[in-house]
Amino acid sequence: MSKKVREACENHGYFLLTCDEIIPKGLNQEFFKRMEELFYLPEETKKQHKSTTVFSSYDVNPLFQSFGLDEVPLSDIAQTFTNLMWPQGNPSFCETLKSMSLKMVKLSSMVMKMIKEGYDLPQHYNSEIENMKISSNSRLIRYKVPKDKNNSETALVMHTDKNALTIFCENEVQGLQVLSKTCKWIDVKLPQDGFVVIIGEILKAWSNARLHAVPHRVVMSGEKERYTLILFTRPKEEMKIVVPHELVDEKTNPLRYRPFKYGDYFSYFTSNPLKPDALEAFAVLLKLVDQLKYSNMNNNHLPMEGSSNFNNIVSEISNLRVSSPSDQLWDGDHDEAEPVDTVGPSQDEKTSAAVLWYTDSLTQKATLEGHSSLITDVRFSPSMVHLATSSFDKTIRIWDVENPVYSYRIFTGHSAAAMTVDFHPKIDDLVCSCDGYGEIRYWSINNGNCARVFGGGNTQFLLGGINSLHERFAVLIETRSLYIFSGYHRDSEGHRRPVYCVCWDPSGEFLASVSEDSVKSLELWNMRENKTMTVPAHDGLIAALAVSTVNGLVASASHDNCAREGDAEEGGGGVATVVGGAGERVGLARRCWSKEPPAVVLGYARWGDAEEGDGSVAAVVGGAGDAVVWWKDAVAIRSLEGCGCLVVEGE
Ligand SMILES: O=C(O)CCC(=O)C(=O)O
Ligand SMILES: [Fe+2]
Repeated sequence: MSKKVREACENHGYFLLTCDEIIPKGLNQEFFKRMEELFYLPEETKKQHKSTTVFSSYDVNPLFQSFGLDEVPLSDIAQTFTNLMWPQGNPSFCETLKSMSLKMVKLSSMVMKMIKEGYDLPQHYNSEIENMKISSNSRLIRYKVPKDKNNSETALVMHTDKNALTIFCENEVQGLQVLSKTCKWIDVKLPQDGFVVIIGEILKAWSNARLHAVPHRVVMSGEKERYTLILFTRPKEEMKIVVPHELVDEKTNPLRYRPFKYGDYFSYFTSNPLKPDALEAFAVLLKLVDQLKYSNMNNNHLPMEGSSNFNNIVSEISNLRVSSPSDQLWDGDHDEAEPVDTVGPSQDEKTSAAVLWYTDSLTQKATLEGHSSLITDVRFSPSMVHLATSSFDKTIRIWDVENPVYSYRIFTGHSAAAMTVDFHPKIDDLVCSCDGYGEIRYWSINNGNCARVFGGGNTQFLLGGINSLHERFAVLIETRSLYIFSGYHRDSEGHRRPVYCVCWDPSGEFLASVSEDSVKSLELWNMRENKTMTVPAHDGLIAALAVSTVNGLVASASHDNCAREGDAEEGGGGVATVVGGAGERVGLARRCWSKEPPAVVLGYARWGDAEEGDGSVAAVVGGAGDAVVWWKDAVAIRSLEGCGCLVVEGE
């Protein structure tokens, strides 16, 4: 049986379960009757259930409402909650909620043990397995009937669960869909009195990605409301998730997740909406941190003080103030530019800054301060008059290159971290940006507003091999005007990997991309013929790409410490230039091209075009915010310390 559970969790990431011994027949449906009573209470009563902790309040969405409750099985929360909802009392609600939760905890214990047994792991892992599910969050959800009864409606968008193991049941109305490894949506039909068990990202990480955290969503159709009771089991925040060495194999399954604290991952995904692949992005950060530690041992100039605390290290890497969602500066409801930001950050407030440099003297011209979190991208406008920055703080800021003391436009409206920004290649007024949910916004600088919104739930099928189903990260392309999107590669087994970097050739006909598993090769898409080819280029993981507007060459930077240039027109065949030494680190992409030479591309590992157009200058921002500038055949001429993001301007 344990082997079967393991197989199901590895191959599908979920399975169905009935267990009359633990949950007697009829108890689920009994509970859903009580749950209906709860949701039919007046809104003002339900709204009283609020909390400062995430996932622990009454939430109202257009297509569903939900209650989040922490630690129901272990505490008197069920009683306190019942008293709040029904001051006159409702013992049967309270009892069924508590007993259902306890039984679901029991079921998840059983499943976790079976998973451990399925891997034949020694006894001493028992307590670790137990600790991974020691805490819980219960969610009670009511999904509305779709407006148009003849059409189905996605009520809960695709996601993976961020906890260890999820277990839930539904009333008789079906709605759950899981994404198979072959990229098909499958309707999950729960048996009566049955449960569905879903692998969360913590178990995926613990198992070194042997267990599959299956993407899933809820699609509503028909004329009946759907109710679900969900138990998310998870570790305590301080628990360290360490892959058992038995599950690591240097050849077939090398270590993918370095040890991390669950609490660090929890704050990462709640403050950084790189969903649905937060875990993979987090794993990259963990690697980066390790590399920094390693470099620090060998190299004194990195600004590290031997800290082993993850948050400290991340702060140092990205030069950012770690802030909770509530103390950030934007108002996510606005679609408009805010008034000019005349008040700079206070002295003790360490913000993320972009630095404007003179390339000849490598002295700083100005520091662009204002974002309250990590800057993800920076660009010059085509006429070089403006700069745009995007940030994890969800805003886009526009700066005047001549007078960049403060940003004169702050665009708010993204509901997730703004990942990248770009100007229209011909129109200075038009800026577009893309956020962690794949939503693209166009902004007019003159009008100070958001001109158009795309994506964030839309699906567009483009470029053959790229998926049509991945709703939030579908590739969205506006030919000729927009070079921004986030996407996924699909490997031969149909997995998807987040794309680190894409770049276009200046004609807009070729697009090169590298993803998390672009080891040695990059993908080149021929837009006109809708064809893709894999171009071998490196000996290691490719970290970044950039295109030169001057000569049309695409440059790639890799962990093999080389940057190379290939000719897009010829299918990337010939490597024109090889620059050594760059590209040791990978991180969040940051890039900036100035229109005229000297053009510079930035990132943790990026290579750029050329002073005087001869293809010989690259600048690389180190993981700790240092920039190393490579000049003429990779001679490092200067290290620029302490910049969170860097912009080089031609003089
Ligand atoms: O209600 C459901 O069927 C699924 C809910 C879910 O996936 C979640 O809340 O994470
Ligand atoms: Fe879920």
